[in-house]
Amino acid sequence: MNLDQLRQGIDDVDLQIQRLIERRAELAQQVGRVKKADSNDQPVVFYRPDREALVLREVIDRAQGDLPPKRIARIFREIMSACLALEEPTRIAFLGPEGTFTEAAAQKHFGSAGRPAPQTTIRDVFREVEAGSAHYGVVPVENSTEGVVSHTLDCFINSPLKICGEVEMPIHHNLMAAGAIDVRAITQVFSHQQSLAQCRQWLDANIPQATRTAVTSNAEAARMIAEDMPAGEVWVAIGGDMAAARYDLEFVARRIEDEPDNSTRFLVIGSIEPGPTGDDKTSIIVSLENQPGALYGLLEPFKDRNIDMTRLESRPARMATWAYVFYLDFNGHQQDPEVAALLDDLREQCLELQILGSYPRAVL
Ligand SMILES: O=C(O)C(=O)C[C@]1(C(=O)O)C=C[C@@H](O)C=C1
Repeated sequence: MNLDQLRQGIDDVDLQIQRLIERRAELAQQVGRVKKADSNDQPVVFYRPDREALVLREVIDRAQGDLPPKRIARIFREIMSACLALEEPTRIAFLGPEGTFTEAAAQKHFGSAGRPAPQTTIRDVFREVEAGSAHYGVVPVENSTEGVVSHTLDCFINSPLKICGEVEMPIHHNLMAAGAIDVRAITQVFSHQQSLAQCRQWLDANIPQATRTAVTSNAEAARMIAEDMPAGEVWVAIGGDMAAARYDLEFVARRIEDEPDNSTRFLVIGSIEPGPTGDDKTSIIVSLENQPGALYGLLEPFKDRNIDMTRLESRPARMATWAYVFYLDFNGHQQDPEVAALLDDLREQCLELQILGSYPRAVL
């Protein structure tokens, strides 16, 4: 076939794809109407992370041809995002400002049809969702190099919100400047404290002369470079691609993180509790008495029931009675019989047990 014929073939396929997407959108709108009709005057839950995870896993499972399965799944991610927006425009609070990795995580999880609502602090993200001003929130929880974001875990204690999803993001840092610069002339480097830590060795080796200053976010660092740099100074920022694009900065060096597999895990928070999908995680916070064998008693039921713990984090106790507070992630959904039995075992071992949520394992 020649070029014109091949392009005619593409036009024909595009027409079919478009009509099918439009048909899918109509069906989603009908789903939205059924949800409203079935709601018995309760708030209608349009967003269904469990169903979305199943749809995306199905796409990945049946992928064939040369397109990587996750790439097709991302296209479907966008289609579902547009469909959900027809049912209800969804407002998503995230740790801002615009251009942070958290915004990129929110977009990866909800697609681009979600309405972003940047917040100044992690606590503000919780508040915004608790108050109902945003439907869902996205907050960082752990980084593979720097460990846990303890502030996020602390926000869950005393919050009625649940975890309803997780997002895994590979994190690549760039050194960014407001134009072409001489690396030897750099005087200051700005970024979020975690990003400075994740690039420590690179900074030591390449710009040891530059003063490192931690600011509230990578995006704020990028903004300072673009807008606040005084004459005679050469400032640079560390941040992701979104921050560079947002403030129109140039890359001085790319991928400067010390660990090439640097990644961050984010949590999606909201008031809903997704049903089981067959591949879920559960997160809990427990407090233990300060007595010998308490931690062993917490771990034993996991071994007995053969349930994989994926994270165990200890937090300083806030109240005298809470001698130890632990944050745990493990495989399975609280409605799975084995997990329900595990939770019963744990309740006997702990002073308090708070279920933060069961949610589908990240797909993309
Ligand atoms: O199945 C539903 O409940 C829908 O609303 C449809 C749909 C989709 O487009 O597939 C859209 C939004 C939901 O978050 C999940 C799935």
